[in-house]
Amino acid sequence: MTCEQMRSAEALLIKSGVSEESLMEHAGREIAKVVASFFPRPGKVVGFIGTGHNGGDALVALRYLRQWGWKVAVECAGQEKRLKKLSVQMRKMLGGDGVRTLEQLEERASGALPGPLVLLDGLLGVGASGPLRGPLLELSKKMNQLRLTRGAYTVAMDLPSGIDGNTGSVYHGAVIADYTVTVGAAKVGLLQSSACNHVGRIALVELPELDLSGIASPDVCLNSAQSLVPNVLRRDHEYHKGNAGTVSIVAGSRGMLGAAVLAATGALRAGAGIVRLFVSASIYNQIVGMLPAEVMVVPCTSYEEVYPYPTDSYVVGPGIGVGNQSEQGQFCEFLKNLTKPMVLDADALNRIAAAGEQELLTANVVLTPHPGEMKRLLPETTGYTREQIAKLFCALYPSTLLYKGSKTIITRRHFPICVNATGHAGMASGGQGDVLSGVIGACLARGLSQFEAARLGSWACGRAAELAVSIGGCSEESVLATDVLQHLGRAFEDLRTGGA
Ligand SMILES: NC(=O)C1=CN([C@@H]2O[C@H](COP(=O)(O)OP(=O)(O)OC[C@H]3O[C@@H](n4cnc5c(N)ncnc54)[C@H](O)[C@@H]3O)[C@@H](O)[C@H]2O)[C@@H](O)CC1
Ligand SMILES: [K+]
Repeated sequence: MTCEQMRSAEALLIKSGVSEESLMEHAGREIAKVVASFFPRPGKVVGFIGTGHNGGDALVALRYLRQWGWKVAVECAGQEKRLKKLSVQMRKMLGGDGVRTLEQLEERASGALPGPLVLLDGLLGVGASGPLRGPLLELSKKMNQLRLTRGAYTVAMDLPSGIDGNTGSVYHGAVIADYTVTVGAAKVGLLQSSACNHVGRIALVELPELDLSGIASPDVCLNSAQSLVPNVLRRDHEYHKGNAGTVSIVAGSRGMLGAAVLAATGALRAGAGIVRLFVSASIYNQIVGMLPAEVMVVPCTSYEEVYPYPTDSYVVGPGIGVGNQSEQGQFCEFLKNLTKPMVLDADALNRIAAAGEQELLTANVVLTPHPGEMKRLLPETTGYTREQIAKLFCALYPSTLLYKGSKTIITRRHFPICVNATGHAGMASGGQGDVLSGVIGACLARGLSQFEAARLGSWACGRAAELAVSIGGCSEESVLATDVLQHLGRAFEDLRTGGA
């Protein structure tokens, strides 16, 4: 959605009798809840306030956060009386008592204040035009500086100030947000790869009664928690492991046993009824002791031995190695005979690319390449954006594409480009893709379509990585694929209970 579309939709809502004040109160309160969910331990929060209603959202959020135990401070771009009327009202409701600048807050505190330092970017929202000017530019620079030098986390209201909400262009001095809490619907500029380094994790706050039906469906959308809820409904009481489905995993080789272990555990942790792992007989003795007891392991000397086992989905590729020409040929023959939904990852993609067998990328397949693997499958894309590469891929092949990156894209032919909301830079480590493959395999096994399984897997793994940091004692540096596995349960629960 564009900024203009959002302004028109909001104007219609207000015309229908909903007050602007109640909208702002709702937006600010829900934003505060998102902040509290990302930072469960209250700390210090500073609102950076521009003259428009974007600042109003931040002022409301500050009021709620203070109620929940946060110490709050305000930095206004100019005199407070120059704020829009509704924002002046919200400033008054926040009150003067106990609200200072960050410096005053820290001067008065005896000893260091506990908890995180969070900055709310309420400088500019959908009313922004052009590059940041005057005091807003100075405040934006101050926020970015605090982020760098004080370990502060920045949460953008609606969009990061200095980012064009329609194009994703980044103006000089734009706010670098760790989280962007967007109101009503994700503005299209937030979903462009150009804005990626400024937008961070995107969370959506819906506005009840906002009617977006008249707006043409976008060709890019957010893989949001709200859109995934139908995929994580509670199980029937009579559920049995046949409903949960069987996942068959072909993974691992000498020196890459861990990939198979992570994929199999990912499938288990995402709810598979049965997980069967097929490995080369030569590594069977080594891998058996590394696997959870719930995984059934089948030692094989040829791919044909996989066929007789009944299954609902396949995960093929983690840690199998690229192999020589003859192995690649046998491997591609094997794939040709698989009829169930499947995830192809890692060396499965490299083998297909090496053998030039891209026609194996059928509608049955979810493929999960990172940019390097994608380049091997689709070499002629130098200078293309990620969105262009994804579109070109879908024009050529009918598979569901999960294109890994700091903003993972999920798409397929005739579907929008769906940009995943969750995750962080700590996921740039070995093993994360293996877990993801297993999780998607489990989602396929219980009957989700390829597109929905890829969306759910991507969201859940990203959220689990966030939880590993926010409640699991990890940092971006220390988070491992194993930590993601440990937090998958809470990630699914978050979806079901309306988490960010
Ligand atoms: N309108 C509504 O019903 C709702 C609005 N909400 C919030 O209000 C925001 C929109 O509020 P506004 O329309 O007041 O717009 P902004 O808060 O984006 O502020 C726009 C004002 O900032 C100044 N400005 C624009 N570009 C600038 C630049 N490059 N450098 C310096 N100053 C600049 C101009 O004076 C302009 O009037 C949304 O993004 C959202 O955060 C939410 O509270 C939900 C409800
Ligand atoms: K903002």
